[in-house]
Order: sequence, then C-alpha cells, then structure tokens
Amino acid sequence: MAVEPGEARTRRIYGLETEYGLTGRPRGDRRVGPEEIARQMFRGMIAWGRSSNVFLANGSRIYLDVGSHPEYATAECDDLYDLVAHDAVGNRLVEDLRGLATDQLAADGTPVEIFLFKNNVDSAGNSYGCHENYLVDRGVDINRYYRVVLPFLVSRQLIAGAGHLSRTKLYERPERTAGAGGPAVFQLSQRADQMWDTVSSATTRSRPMINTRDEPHGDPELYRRLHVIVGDSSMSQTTTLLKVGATELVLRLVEARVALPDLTLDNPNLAIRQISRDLTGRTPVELANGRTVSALEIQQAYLQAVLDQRDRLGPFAPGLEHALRLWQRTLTAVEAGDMDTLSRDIDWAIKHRLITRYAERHNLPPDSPRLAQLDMAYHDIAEGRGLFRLLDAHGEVSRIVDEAQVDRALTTPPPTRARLRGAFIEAARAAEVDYLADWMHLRVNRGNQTRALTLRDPFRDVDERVDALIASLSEPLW
Ligand SMILES: Nc1ncnc2c1ncn2[C@@H]1O[C@H](COP(=O)(O)OP(=O)(O)OP(=O)(O)O)[C@@H](O)[C@H]1O
Ligand SMILES: [Mg+2]
Repeated sequence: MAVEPGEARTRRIYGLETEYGLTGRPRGDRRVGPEEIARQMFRGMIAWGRSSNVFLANGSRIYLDVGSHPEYATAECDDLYDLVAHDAVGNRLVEDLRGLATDQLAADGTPVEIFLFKNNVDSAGNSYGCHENYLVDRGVDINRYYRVVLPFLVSRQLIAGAGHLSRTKLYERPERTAGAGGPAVFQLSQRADQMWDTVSSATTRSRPMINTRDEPHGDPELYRRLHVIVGDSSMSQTTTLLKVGATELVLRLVEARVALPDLTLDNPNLAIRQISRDLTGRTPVELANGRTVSALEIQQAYLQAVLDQRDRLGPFAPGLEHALRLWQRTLTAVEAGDMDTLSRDIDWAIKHRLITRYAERHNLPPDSPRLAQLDMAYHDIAEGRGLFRLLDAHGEVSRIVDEAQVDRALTTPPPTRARLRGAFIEAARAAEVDYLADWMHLRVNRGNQTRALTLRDPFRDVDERVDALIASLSEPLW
C-alpha cells in the first residue's frame, strides 16, 4: 500500500545483503586459493540446497558472485527485530558451507583452514559490501530522500561504524597500497576510504554511497528500493539494529516533511573520510552553504527532529523504539567522551577497547601487525575462533535476539512476501519438481508445461494464486 503525501510510512520492507571475505591457510603442501575454496563452497551449496537455485525456504538468497565473496541477502523483513534475526542466519549458513568445503578439500588431499569474515576490507585493501535496502514510495521525490539522507549516512559511522585500524592515507585508494600507505590510525569505518561518489548507478569503479539503479523488486508504479551501500557490515546485533533503525527514522522525517536544517555537505567524499578519522565526532566538516558542522552535530540534529516531531512519524514498533533509545544513548556517550559505555553495543567501540587493551598489555605500537590481525579476527565468524564470537560467548556484548530466535529465522520466513516464497520453495522441493523462485517470481516447469506467478506486492503474505500453485503440485499431471 502506498502512503498519502506528507505521511510517514509506518510499515516498510527492509533487506540486508552481506558479502563475506574468504581466505584459506594451507594445512598441507599445496596452497588453495579463495576461488577454489569458493568453488567448493558452491558445490556444497548445490548439494545442500538441492539445486543451484539459491533462494531458501526462509525466503533469503545465498549466492556466490564472481570473485570469492559468498553473499547472503535476507528475506524481506517488515520488523527490525526480525531483520536482526534473519541477518544472523547468514553467518550460520555460510559457516555450514565452510564446514562442507573444509571436509571436501581434506578428502581431496588439500587440507586447508578456511576463514570467513563479516567485514568490508581484506588485507590487500579490496572492499566488499554490506548493502541495506529500504522500500520507499514512488510518490515521494527521490531527490528529497537523497538530500536529507546523505549527510545522515556520511555521519552515521559515528553510531554504527565497524571500526578499522587503517594505514590508508586521506584520499588514497587502499587497493593500490594494500591499505598500508601511512601510519596506523583507528578509524570509525571500514567503508569510508572506499567511497568515491555520493549517488550514482555505478557499483564498483566509482563506488557511490547510494546506488540509484532502479530495480524496485515490487510494483514499479508504487515503489522504489533505496539501495544504501555506504554502510559497514556489523558483527554486533545492537549495531545492526541501530544502523537500520536510525535510518528508518530519518526516512520517516523525509516522508512526513519535517522541516530540517540544510546539512548539504560541500564535499561528501572528503567529509566521510574526515569523520571516519575522529572518534570524538568533533571534527568540523564543510557544508555547501559555507558553514561547518561536526558529525556529532549532524546526528544530534536528526535525532532531535525525531524527538520533537515524533507524533508526526506514526507508531513505533518495539524494535524501532529500541533503536531510538540506542541512538540517544550512543550520542550522549559520544558527547560525554564516554566510549566505555558503548563497548557492549557499538562495533567500533567494542573493537577499539579490545585493540587498545591488547596494545597496552603487550606494549605494541599502533602499526604492529598483531593489532591488524586482531582487527581482522574481530570479524571472523567462526565459533570459538572469531574475537567478536568469543566476546559474545562470554556475555561481554549485548544481544537483540537469542539463538532460539535465529534457529526460527533459519526455517521461518518473515510475514511478508517472503512467506509465500518460502511456502512455495518448501512445497516444490517436497514435490521434487523443477522450479524457480526469486524476489518477484515463482515458476514451475513440469513436462512441457510451465506455470508462473509474479508477486508485485512485497508486503503481502497471503495470495490465493500461490495456494493454488502449491496445491497443483500434488496433482499427478497437469
Ligand atoms: N521491494 C523491496 N524493497 C526493499 N527491499 C527489498 C524489496 N524486495 C526485496 N528486497 C530486499 O533487497 C535485497 C536484494 O538483494 P539481492 O542481492 O538479491 O539484490 P540486488 O541488490 O538487486 O542484486 P545484486 O546484489 O545481484 O546486484 C534483499 O535483501 C531483499 O530482501
Ligand atoms: Mg546484492
């Protein structure tokens, strides 16, 4: 359903896409490159997904792109808590594939220890993404979203950055120097130094903060999909909730036409780099109108608008309420310079504490390779090995969902179009028919007959046409 002009959308579709970093350490004589490991994971995926069609019964998509970055895209969620649970499922799935590939490579006589990282930059300085998708209405001028959302996103690393001990100099291309061109500095974000454009349809060469490719995965007359690619991957569930929840609140400000100060940045590519290099949020960045403002002030301005105009933003589900409280608490802590109070909740602060304590204990300078390893190991998703995973196992970081909720999300789609897709996939697998499913389409091929459906409404989780298609699978012949 579209919303009335001037009204905030109170139900929205969200999806998170995560690309994982992949490396292997040989346990025998032969080196095994990431391409080969990825190939083995893909074989595992075919065995385990029963086809190379990689949409799963929980509505998600798992995918191996060119390059060696397994990608997991959550199903369409309409609730932030659901989104956090569905995002967490990605780690489980790629971990399964890692296990299968490890066994297979060992059986083939090339034993290798495989590492998967939920981060955004490898040791050679190459970057890969964590994309956020937000459904917005075609009826709202997309340029108003861009204008308001960009300064928010450029400064959002202050509340949701993953942290990065980086040796990339200002405006250097990390992939040209393997990210080691200067002295080590702890930055807020892994993505800041990878951004070369603000809003464009390119994805790789001049990587923009928002991708404008118009692919709504829904009725194109009603909807658009806002494709945000500037964000860091999050290990922390609280950081995920805050990252998406605060963005949701800013989208509602745009839709409700709340008057906001003009925070258009003079040079967003420079500002994002400056902000990333200052954990206090105080560095002034230049606005197009000649004034300067800090990341903290930008974030405070948006937060204050939400608090002041809350009545105009519609009802808040518990997850959104939770995100709002976290946003307030995070900015208060940054303002007070009290990072320790964030060290259970916000990735960059958790990682910063870990690295500083280790450096102090072992008397290491910032560019010690051991600290760079620690930075990487934070994102290792293996249980019992990854550093965030260890903190989590010891109860030293906060959680939004427990393992039982992740178990559920592994098999149960959220109550959106994903539910139709999930039910269809389950039925098609049980009936052992040749089928295809993607975000918008369901199709069955039987003999020389094909039946196909298009699901244009991502909100809708009941559809008689899907029921009929599923029922027809048990008919002996068409
Ligand atoms: N109408 C919609 N609005 C917002 N998000 C959507 C909508 N439909 C699907 N999504 C989400 O968008 C994401 C799409 O991920 P996916 O990686 O398959 O697509 P893509 O970005 O179009 O393609 P690619 O990564 O191959 O370029 C998923 O997380 C999904 O849940
Ligand atoms: Mg994608």
